[in-house]
Amino acid sequence: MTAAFDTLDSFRTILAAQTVVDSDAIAGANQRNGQLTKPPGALGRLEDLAIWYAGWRGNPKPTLEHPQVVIFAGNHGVCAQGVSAFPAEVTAQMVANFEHGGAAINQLSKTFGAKMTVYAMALDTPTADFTTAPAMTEAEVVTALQTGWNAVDPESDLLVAGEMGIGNTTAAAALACALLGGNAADWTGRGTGVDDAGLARKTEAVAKALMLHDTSDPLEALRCVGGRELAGIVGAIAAARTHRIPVILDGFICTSAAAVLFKACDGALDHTVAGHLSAEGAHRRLLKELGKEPLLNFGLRLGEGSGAALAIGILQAAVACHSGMATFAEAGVSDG
Ligand SMILES: O=C(O)c1ccc[n+]([C@@H]2O[C@H](COP(=O)([O-])O)[C@@H](O)[C@H]2O)c1
Ligand SMILES: Cc1cc2nc[nH]c2cc1C
Repeated sequence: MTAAFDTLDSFRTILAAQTVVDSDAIAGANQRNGQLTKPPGALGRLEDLAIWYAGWRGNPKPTLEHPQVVIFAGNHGVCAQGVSAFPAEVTAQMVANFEHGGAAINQLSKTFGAKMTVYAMALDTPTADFTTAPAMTEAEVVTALQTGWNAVDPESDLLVAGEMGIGNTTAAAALACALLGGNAADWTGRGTGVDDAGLARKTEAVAKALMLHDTSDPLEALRCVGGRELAGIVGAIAAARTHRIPVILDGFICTSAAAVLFKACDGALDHTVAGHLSAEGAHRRLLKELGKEPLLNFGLRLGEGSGAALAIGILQAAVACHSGMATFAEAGVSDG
């Protein structure tokens, strides 16, 4: 669906008019859950997940058959500061790998029956180095938000928004720090595996960015210290909300992007769950700030939507049990 905004202000207007959860579907799903052939609460968090999913789909007995994975890729001017263990050309090389089916996310998408699409976002034009200038102009960040918005298939019934971008853990750390406070060291980690000197350069770059830019407005923070792929994720999560498509969040970079919406509008992440806890140090703190309990903790720190894609299976299982199980009456089982 074509994005109905062309400025940050018109995007703010859309966010303010966000779709709300269907309370009738929640009530119906709760009632059904209480009748299924199991002791009350015996499916634990799977029950909460299924009821949450039913509420956002607007259906007390939903199906989950069309998951979608979208990967946004961007390059970062801040790489000039020596903040990554890998060279910037890896971003484009990995996009080619995604397109040829060779990355982890291709295998995970296939495993869970998800349609996967990749968006290379102006890879030959990295964002500006945000230690000296805003990462993006308003036109650039709006274009990236629109790409994210338009990437969401209204016919899908679950969204995973992943990213690829050498240097983007520095952008994500700066964004998290701008949105949620604390100091640069609280949010800066080793990303793809920088050594101690690299970590010091990263922390310095984040601290410098926060001194330079006015990041008091969340979307301005995204423009000044974010990146195109982070903005793509913001646009996609917002679009999913309008189509009643639940979202599984991925790791540190995805969650940092999601935090823009969290700060921009009350309840803007209510249609999302945290797929996993990344091994990137500050992810735990970030999820805590957003009030999200991760579904999995597998030590992943890959990005590209991988942790969220792995959690598709959990949600599929939750919905299958909720909508497929017999009730006590249907199965002729005596209830307690
Ligand atoms: O998802 C995560 O939590 C995560 C943690 C560390 C690294 N990554 C991935 O690694 C890349 C960024 O790392 P870096 O060191 O270049 O900033 C980027 O492509 C991310 O997808 C992803
Ligand atoms: C090889 C490689 C693959 C990735 N996938 C997501 N981020 C990545 C970073 C690197 C370096």
